[in-house]
Amino acid sequence: MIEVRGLTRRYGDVLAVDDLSFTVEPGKVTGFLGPNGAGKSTTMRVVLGLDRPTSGTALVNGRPYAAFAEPLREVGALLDPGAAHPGRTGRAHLRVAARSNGLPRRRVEEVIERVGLGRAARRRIKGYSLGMRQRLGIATALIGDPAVLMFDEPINGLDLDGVRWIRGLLRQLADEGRTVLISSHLLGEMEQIADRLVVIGRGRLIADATTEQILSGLGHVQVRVLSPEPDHLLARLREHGFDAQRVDARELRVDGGTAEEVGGLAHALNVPLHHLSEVRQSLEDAYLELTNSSVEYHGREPVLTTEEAR
Ligand SMILES: Nc1ncnc2c1ncn2[C@@H]1O[C@H](COP(=O)(O)OP(=O)(O)OP(=O)(O)O)[C@@H](O)[C@H]1O
Repeated sequence: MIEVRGLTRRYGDVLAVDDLSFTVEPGKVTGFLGPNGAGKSTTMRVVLGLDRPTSGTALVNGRPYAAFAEPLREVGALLDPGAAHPGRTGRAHLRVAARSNGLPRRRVEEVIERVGLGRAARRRIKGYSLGMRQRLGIATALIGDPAVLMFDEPINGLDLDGVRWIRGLLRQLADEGRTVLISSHLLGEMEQIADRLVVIGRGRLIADATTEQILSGLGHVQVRVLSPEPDHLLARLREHGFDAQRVDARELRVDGGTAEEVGGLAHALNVPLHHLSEVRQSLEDAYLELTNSSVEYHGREPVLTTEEAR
């Protein structure tokens, strides 16, 4: 389990993380979602003891990271896949990690097998593709068989096969009862992988709930209407309290109503319609709107909280 409580990290004038609290539970894949610069990496670095909080705490299995004598047995992390020594082979890199954490050598072969590094383990890391580097980084994270895993943008730059592979692996790791936290700035990626989402913007919590709850709460329905008399219809819709906008010569978009209501009004007014449908705002657009306007949430309760989600 990972528990972040009232975490704040300031760099000079930049408030990278602002009074952030959330819990990552075992047995699930939790997506840590937010646009670039939202504070995800900073939060992960603090959890891993690589950065110090200005205030607040971050605990792994109830203890600060610094309290672990052999941390790779407690928490495995992929932060920067480029961090491995380029002149070493993948296997040598894993042997160093195993030795420095008092782990048996057989773990090296087990994780090479698990991440499908195969024959590439014999090659020098400088010749690795990004996908291979990601696999090696994940193998390093898994070497101590830790109960907690944190991967920063693990999907970045992977091809479709790589994405499918990561998705399957994360699911297995969660099914084994591990705590799995993965960060991303793309909702579309997380939608298919994460059971829960912790969404942040400008260092603050925006939402913390199941992926399903967040997706169903995002993106509102609009009514699309085409009519040869758009101005007349627009004026009447507004008179009846609908939030209607003209989109082009014949098209209107209406918020705050159903197709049935808009169609009924047009019929009562005798305004001809050439098209009538309900369209949902794209989730990615809704997510961007939510996170970009997150400054508006300062000082307020997050949209969804863990309590509501339960
Ligand atoms: N060492 C540092 N010194 C100064 N500012 C920093 C430092 N690290 C992060 N920041 C700033 O803190 C804010 C949060 O950055 P962070 O990297 O945590 O965001 P992120 O959500 O991980 O973004 P990305 O998806 O781009 O990695 C940004 O404004 C960033 O410029």
